[in-house]
Amino acid sequence: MYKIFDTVDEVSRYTTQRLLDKIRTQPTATLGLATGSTMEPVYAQLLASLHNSPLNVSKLTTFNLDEYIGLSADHPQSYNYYMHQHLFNQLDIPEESIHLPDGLTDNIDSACQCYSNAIKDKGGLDLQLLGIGTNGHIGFNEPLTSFNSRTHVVELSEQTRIDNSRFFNNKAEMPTHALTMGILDILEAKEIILVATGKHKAQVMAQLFHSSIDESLPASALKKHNNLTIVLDREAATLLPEQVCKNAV
Ligand SMILES: O=P(O)(O)OC[C@H]1O[C@](O)(CO)[C@@H](O)[C@@H]1O
Repeated sequence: MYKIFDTVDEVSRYTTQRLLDKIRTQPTATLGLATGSTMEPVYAQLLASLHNSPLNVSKLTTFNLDEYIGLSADHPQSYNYYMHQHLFNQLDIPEESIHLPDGLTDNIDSACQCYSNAIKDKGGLDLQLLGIGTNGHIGFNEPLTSFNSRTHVVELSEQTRIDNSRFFNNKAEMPTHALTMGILDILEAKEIILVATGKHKAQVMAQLFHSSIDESLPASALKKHNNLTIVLDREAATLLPEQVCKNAV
């Protein structure tokens, strides 16, 4: 299902509403969370809504999608730091219920296995929030990642390094590798919300719409899912067929 809104603000309000509905109806839910600039207004809106109408979030569990290898949790560009800055520092979720891959682990294989197993032990993800890379990555699952993948190490693609180097002083400072939840971990979520905003996402959203289910476009795996909502602003939806846009308001 597509939901298309005029502005980023409306996208964030809708996405927040979905998150609040989940928390309200299932206070012990396990949430899969994403980072990136797309999620910043979503988390800001979520905090504002919870400030105005508090809900008990203390029984939630969260798993983040990914983390750069080599960055410590207190590195300003680590996703651990991002999540605490944009969300967790202002939410009453116990630290032990918050999970992110550890970018400094010295036993990567076992850390990856433990991460996917920890998600399974919680009964799977009740709701997974996703952004999308301009190359179609979800989490950091780059093109040609197996759709059967569990949490694993990835070498970041040239496109992702170009896209995300804006967060670093220069491209050389940006890590070359990351840990990411696998595509199968994501697909096992009971509900998935993919959010994309801005003109720079229009091309990949059109590709996703027209693509068959193919590992060259990681996000196309989502077409196998039976509870997927794609939430876009007008700019990200520019290249979609008019009929899709008409039906998505
Ligand atoms: O929202 P952005 O910054 O465009 O990033 C898109 C996606 O790619 C990532 O950078 C990698 O997972 C995510 O943080 C994000 O969901």
